[in-house]
Amino acid sequence: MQQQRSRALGGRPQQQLQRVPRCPLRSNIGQRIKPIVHAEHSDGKDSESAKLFGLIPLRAKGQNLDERIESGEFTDAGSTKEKLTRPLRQALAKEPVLGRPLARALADLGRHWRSEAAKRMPEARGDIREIVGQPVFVPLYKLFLMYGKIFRLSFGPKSFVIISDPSYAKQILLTNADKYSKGLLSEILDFVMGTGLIPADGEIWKARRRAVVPALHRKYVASMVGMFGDCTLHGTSTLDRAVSSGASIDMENYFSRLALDIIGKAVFNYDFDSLTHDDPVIQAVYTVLREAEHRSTAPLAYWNIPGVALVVPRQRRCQEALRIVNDCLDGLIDKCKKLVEEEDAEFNEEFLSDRDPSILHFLLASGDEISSKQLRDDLMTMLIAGHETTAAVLTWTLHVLSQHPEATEAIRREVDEVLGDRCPTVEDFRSLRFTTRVINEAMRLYPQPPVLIRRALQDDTFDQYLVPAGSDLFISVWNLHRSPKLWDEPDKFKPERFGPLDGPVPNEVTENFAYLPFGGGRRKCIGDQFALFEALVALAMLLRRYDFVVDATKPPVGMTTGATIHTTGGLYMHIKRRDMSGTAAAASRRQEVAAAPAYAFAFGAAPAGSPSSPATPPGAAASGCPFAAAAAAMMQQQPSAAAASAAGAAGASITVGGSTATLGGGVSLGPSVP
Ligand code: HEM
Repeated sequence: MQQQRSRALGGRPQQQLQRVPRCPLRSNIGQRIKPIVHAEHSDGKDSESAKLFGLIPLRAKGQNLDERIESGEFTDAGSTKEKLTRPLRQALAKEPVLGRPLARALADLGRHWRSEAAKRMPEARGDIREIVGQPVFVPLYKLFLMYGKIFRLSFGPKSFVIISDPSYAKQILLTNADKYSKGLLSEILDFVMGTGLIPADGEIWKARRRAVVPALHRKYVASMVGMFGDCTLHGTSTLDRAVSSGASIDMENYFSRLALDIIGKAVFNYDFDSLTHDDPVIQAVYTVLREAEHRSTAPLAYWNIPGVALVVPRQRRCQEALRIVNDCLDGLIDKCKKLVEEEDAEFNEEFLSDRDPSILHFLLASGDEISSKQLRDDLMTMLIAGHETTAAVLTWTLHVLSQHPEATEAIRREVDEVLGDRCPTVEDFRSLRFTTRVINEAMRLYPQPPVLIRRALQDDTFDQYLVPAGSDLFISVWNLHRSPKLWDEPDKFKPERFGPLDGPVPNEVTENFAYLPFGGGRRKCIGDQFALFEALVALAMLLRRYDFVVDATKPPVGMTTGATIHTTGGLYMHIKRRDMSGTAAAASRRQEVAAAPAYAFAFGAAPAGSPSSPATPPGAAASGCPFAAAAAAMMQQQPSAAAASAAGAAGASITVGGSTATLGGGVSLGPSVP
């Protein structure tokens, strides 16, 4: 696996850990978390995680953490009794007649105590207020370095089991998956997702998964790729305005809106068009999303107290937002039902309606017998699951790339060669291998969500540790993805770590559950392909057209979390049109753009110059992709003679930005997402 690979490449720096006596969660309220563990590479340089988490560099003592955990040192149990009785045992052993047998009995008892202690899970105790207000995965990482791959985190009577080991994660997600439910997550998300796929368990989950998964079949995903390109182009009007004004824009906000526009069309054929305007439905969606995040991080479920929904303004706003979103969904369900009744199309496994290729239409046309409430829960689940996650992936990928210009250039070379100015199709996925690896690596560094939540329905054991039924478990994907035991230089951006580009796209299977970008086992994300294509299309098309330059006047980008990892204050970037005068694409484009096939805005291809198909959602931009030029004979670093002479002949100076100006009305991004 990756670890072995890295060893072959010269071995990972050994990370050694030293404990300082006091658990940070025991420190006084209001104090900043104190450094609890030292993490230092053997080459003497502090790891990036040490810097990231503010750990203080101390000299490592070289103890083996696993041995220390096994000794019961952290659990303060069992072995203490053995230690206390040791002097007595030694004294008894000196007396041959009665003393020795007694000493032997005491030694047996001591062994028993020690083995019982070894079975007791390491436990961190603290005050829950200590971790409120910071992304929860940050203290969990510190505790992981101190307590190891499994430990219990207790706050008064409440406790959670924190899992940071691939084989344990596999056990929970795959081998013993039927012993676990979504637990806390279902409770938190009930108000918005009801019994939608993410929070549902048991028979409801089985039935809904069986009904929804077929809707995301290959033909559907392939048809969506065209829409991803259209939406990305539609959004370039906003970026062009930022180019002209010179003002920086918050790319986190931008990606959030792009992903909302895409998921609205994909799931229920609704055009939010949030990239170019704001309306009450968009605001309502964000109010609901923020509430879900608020509830997932709040220490007290105060909203369950009767009457709170009427009294607390935040909760009143949430109720109102839910009403708006539900009304909108009910309207879309009714409209789609009518369409299905009118249609005379034969439904088969790969059913894809020309007029409405959305998941909602598939579910209704497939004759899936469900209540409107369940349908709404499913739609809402996919809206939320497919929106915030993809937006966060794009945000953090761009953030990482802003620190790695060489990777940005490598992506551009690949995109220039594979796509030129063309919008990507599903077939291009196989060729955009480096770009895909960059996204894979960004998802390792910034997993969305960083923690998976489960509740044990039955007792389960992890090596010697018993996790009793009823326990709440957090699988820390962040810890898995940044574990120094599993990854070479875990905090470094190294897209090459996943092996040769012609190898498989890394996932939980290829990395044996050390890498869980989309979860694993039977509850694995159903939108993984969809989401990867979406991120790939947006990244490829935007990086080809624009330079993104960090706005140095803004504070450094920090992390905060709800369901996904957000930035603390946005990802502000100055946008410039990329200078493509030296690329072969610029040369070929002039010759080929006129003859290029255009993309219908909504779904699938349309003949060049034709209006959008009837399926075009309201408000969608008319006509097709203005960049749809055939892939040119392009070169990577070394231009071919033919391409070079073509570039010279054509003047090689067409910039993509000039063309994008024809798209959309150039409306501003609107107010920040609340
Ligand atoms: C980059 C984007 C995405 C990421 C990182 C992501 C990640 C995940 C993860 C980690 C899970 C597993 C959760 C768990 O085990 O508790 C999951 C589940 C799920 N995802 Fe995604 N997802 C993404 C995009 C999407 C999209 C686009 C859709 C819908 C079109 C979607 C729909 C779902 C659903 C319905 C589930 C629940 C599956 C079940 O429990 O049976 N996701 N996702």
